[in-house]
Amino acid sequence: MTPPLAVDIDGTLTGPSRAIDPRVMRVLREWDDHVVVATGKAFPYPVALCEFLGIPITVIAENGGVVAVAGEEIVFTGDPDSAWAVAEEYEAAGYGLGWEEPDFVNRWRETEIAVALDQPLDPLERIAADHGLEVVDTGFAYHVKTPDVDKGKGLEAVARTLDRDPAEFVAVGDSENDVATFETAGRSVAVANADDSALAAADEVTEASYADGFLAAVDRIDG
Ligand SMILES: O=C(O)COP(=O)(O)O
Ligand SMILES: [Mg+2]
Repeated sequence: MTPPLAVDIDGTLTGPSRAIDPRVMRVLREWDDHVVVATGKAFPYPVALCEFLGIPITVIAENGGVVAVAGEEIVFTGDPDSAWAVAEEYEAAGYGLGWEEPDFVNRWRETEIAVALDQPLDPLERIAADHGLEVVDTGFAYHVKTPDVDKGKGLEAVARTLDRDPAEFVAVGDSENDVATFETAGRSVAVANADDSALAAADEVTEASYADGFLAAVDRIDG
């Protein structure tokens, strides 16, 4: 029987450049149970992915800050005011968020902010801590977020809404921000390019990387 799936985007459905591998589209479209897109990306991105796939909108965005299941109230957690205060203080200290203008990485964020990996981490962590926030490194960006918000709590909220047990889900991901999903889902698979924390938290690791790893994971899960 096919289990419900919780899947990360960057590094899992994509290659290193963040372009989605077209082969994953069909897999997600044809999945026989719920597909939860669980990402650190800003809210509109996973919504658009579901929309263009033609699957129900079931998303955990912004590392758990936003949870949306079509037809239900959208849940916003996290502390956007503090996140933006961190951004302002970081910029006032002479640093930048590191994205080209217009900044489509943060423009539609509701609950946290993301900083480019080529920006200095130490002052960002220091300023975030002063505001009671933490920095998570996804391998694609530093995310300044509320510590008790994560994709795992997002998965609990989605499962509750769908009247399913989180333990029924299989999670596939690649980085630190997927560890909470891995701990919440009943089964977890990291793709080979995953960072050390995701590799350590996963029940299984694929030999292949990026979308090849996701396709291999799906073969194991659904095969
Ligand atoms: O864009 C990021 O920083 C991370 O996104 P992901 O959670 O889908 O990998
Ligand atoms: Mg990822």
